[in-house]
Amino acid sequence: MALFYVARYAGPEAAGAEAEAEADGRARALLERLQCRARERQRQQQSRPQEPEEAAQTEGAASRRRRRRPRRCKGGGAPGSPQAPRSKRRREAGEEAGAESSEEAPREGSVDAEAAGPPGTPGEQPSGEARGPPAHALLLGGFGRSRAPKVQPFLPTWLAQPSCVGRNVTEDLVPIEDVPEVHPDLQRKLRAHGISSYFPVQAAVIPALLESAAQGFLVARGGYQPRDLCVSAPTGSGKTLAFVIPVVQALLQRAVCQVRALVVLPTKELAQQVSKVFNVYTDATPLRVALVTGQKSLAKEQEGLVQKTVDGFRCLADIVVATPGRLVDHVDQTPGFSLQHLRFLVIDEADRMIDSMHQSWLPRVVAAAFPGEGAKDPFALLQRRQPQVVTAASTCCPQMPLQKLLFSATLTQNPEKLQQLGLHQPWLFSTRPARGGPGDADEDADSGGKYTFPAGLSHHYVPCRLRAKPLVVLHLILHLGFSRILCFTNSRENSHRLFLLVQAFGGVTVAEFSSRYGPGQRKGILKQFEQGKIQLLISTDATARGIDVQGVQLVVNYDAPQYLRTYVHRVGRTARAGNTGQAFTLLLKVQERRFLRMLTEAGVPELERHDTPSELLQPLVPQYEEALSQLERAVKEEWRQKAA
Ligand SMILES: Nc1ncnc2c1ncn2[C@@H]1O[C@H](COP(=O)(O)OP(=O)(O)OP(=O)(O)O)[C@@H](O)[C@H]1O
Repeated sequence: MALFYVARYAGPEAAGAEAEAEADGRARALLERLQCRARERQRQQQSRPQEPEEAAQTEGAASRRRRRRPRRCKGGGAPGSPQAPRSKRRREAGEEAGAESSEEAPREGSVDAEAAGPPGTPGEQPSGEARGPPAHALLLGGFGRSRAPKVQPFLPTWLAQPSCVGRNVTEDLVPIEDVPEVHPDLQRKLRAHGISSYFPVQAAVIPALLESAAQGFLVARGGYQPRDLCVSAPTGSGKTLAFVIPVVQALLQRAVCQVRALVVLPTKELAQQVSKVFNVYTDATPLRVALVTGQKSLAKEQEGLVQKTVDGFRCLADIVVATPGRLVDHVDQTPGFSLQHLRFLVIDEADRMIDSMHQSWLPRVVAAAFPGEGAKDPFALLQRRQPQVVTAASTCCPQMPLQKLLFSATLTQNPEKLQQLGLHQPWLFSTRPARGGPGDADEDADSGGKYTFPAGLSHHYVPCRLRAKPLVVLHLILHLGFSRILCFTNSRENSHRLFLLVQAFGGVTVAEFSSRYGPGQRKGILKQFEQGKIQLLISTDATARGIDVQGVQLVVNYDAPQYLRTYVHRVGRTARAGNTGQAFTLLLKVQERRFLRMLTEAGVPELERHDTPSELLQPLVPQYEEALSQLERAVKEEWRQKAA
């Protein structure tokens, strides 16, 4: 029963419309099942006269139940209480289930009436009779059809009031020379790669990180551990360089090669991309970068990480870029692979990495970084301890901290999720403005939405029927005439079929990207797309996050994304680094309302409707029908080969 509404912050992700609809549907199904069962039982009892013995047994069981059950309400009459007549209890069972959905109107005799009922003796009133509230009773109401109030997140101050970062990468630029903390060699490298100014997120994060690493590999003066950093900035806003530059600079002063920076990313392709950036900025320095993703055999990767010597092992990598699964393999199986000198743990695409926490890769990494803490000699010269309260004793020995750095375009605001990372005095940099403080009344109104999008990105949607989707995509591609287009579907099967169809239609150089292909093939496909040899890449969400291909002008969502975060990352493959780009989403009639609401909540500034009248599609139809029959033949042939 919904006498009390327990407000619990389930996180911004859970507040989505899909969660609402799902919960509603589940509650309805449950209610129907309960009502059906109750009717069935009633029918059985009516048709079967009770034997006196059986009746006594039932009564005995009922009285036992009564004795066991704690008395909930003085005077009885509470819904579901043993004192209430049996038929009434059955009715209430259904009502309670209905009330779970909290947005349903109370039915007759439901919680409103029960709550208003007089605290009289049980069974005083016939079950079907309506009871009016006595004049002295306090009537608890407001459980009508009104929606449950939106639970406002109660955020810790560091989440509610972040350090603000400019969101426009074309306007809030900071010239390289205005950040003198960056090493001159690195400044030269930046210029050599065409970078003359820092993007806002870089201008904010680089100095902060360099300052926290100013004491070398030991903790800052006074024994204070550096704060962990969380960075939330739009796609394509240069988050990679925001950690690459300070990490490389901090490690430049190292004397002995040890794994001091570990970057963890969700996919092989992303890890490869980030290791490339590290290679650029560590080039001509003694620092070594190792890529650990499972693309090579374990033994081959081990050769790049450690070398056996006469007196043990020698580390061969200062910076390790890894996917979580393979990283754990090396922690477990590579002799001599040590994280005891780890200074920086970078978690890129942090919200996605939090989702993969069930693999418990983080506790394994932390355990490897702080081995045998309890058994350590308290007077050892250099200590490694997890952050703790600063005392005179804890500051007497130099400490080597482990600083966590989180980056994402859709960093979660859910403190429960972030808690899993064990952050130490976290410091958030965000393009979302600070809120009025914990419990701010109008969360989305002042910030414009959940996420920020690149300024140069324009959003469109195309209403269409299911059958017409491929034709509409072909029309868009041919009509808009862009030379680099990324098209997303929701499954690899859809990607494959659309690829075969577009290929059969002709006129476009097309490729597909999904788990149908091995890592080597996928790498080749991305390279061709980057080189402009492929005009249209049809992909699953494997390329939705982080992938940085220059010059993508158009993103098409052939299948509408189910989640807001997916949309943010997919469309973020265009309009990167201050460029412009367009995103088109094909929507079926049934998807329109929910999708538009989702984007409004997301803070999409303007969403343009783009109609494709049949006169525009008509000229493509003969060629399209020919392509369809070719697709049919190709699919049959594939089935035949699979069956053979
Ligand atoms: N200061 C800069 N000036 C010009 N270009 C830059 C600058 N910083 C980064 N870039 C370029 O911007 C592009 C996007 O950068 P990056 O991949 O780091 O974005 P991101 O914020 O990590 O995006 P995502 O959230 O999608 O992963 C890259 O091609 C990068 O080379």
